[in-house]
Amino acid sequence: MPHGSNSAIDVLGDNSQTQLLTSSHSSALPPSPREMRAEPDLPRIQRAVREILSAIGENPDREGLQETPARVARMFAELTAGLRCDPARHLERVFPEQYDELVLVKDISFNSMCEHHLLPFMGVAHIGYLPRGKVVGLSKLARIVDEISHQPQVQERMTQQIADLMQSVLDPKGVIVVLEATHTCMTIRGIRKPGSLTITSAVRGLFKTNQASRAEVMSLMQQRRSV
Ligand SMILES: Nc1nc2c(ncn2[C@@H]2O[C@H](COP(=O)(O)OP(=O)(O)OP(=O)(O)O)[C@@H](O)[C@H]2O)c(=O)[nH]1
Ligand SMILES: [Zn+2]
Repeated sequence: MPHGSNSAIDVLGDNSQTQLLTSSHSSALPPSPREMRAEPDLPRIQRAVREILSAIGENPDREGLQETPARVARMFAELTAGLRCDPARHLERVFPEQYDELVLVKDISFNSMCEHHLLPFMGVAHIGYLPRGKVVGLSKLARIVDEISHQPQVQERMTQQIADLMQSVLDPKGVIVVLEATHTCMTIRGIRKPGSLTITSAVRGLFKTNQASRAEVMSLMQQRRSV
């Protein structure tokens, strides 16, 4: 997977609330969005959850907890469903259009799971692209965000995966993806900083070289909605 030199920026210009991320992760390659996975092993998850309940000193057989392992197994299957999909399929149906100006879909809500703690992080995605002779249905941008978010993730990788998928399948002149998210592993545990906001961006194609176009899109992304 191409890991371009994306920059992460404080789009809102509010450093007091923004954790600035400055480089992409350097760990082993992440799962490709196109890679398909086997169905989750629900009984195995149930056994593991039962084990955790016992390990924290709970009684997994008490009435309130009896169905918990099965519920948690179903929950993990749902929250990791993106591992078993190919989001590229959503970008295959295109409409030929001689529109080569900006398309920007803002405030696409998402929830994901931080791969370090398996806790949720949630926020909004903004996706802007410059079409090259064809456009894609607007809802498809939200569909790819949903699938890419529904797997153990880090925000930086998620941002890049959305941008790389758009660039490789749709072949637009340029793509910008910005994610704004709250990480519950930073708000409800550990350092406990409610209100902190993490912003990441990935820029591809023309937006990489054309600073004026990039600045224009970033400014549109920051504008509060009027409808
Ligand atoms: N870069 C990045 N870090 C993340 C993301 N989600 C969670 N983290 C961080 O992952 C780090 C894991 O750090 P570790 O020191 O291994 O784990 P830890 O002891 O639980 O860390 P603390 O959260 O500081 O208590 C933490 O700093 C989290 O804030 C993400 O999407 N991107
Ligand atoms: Zn975490």
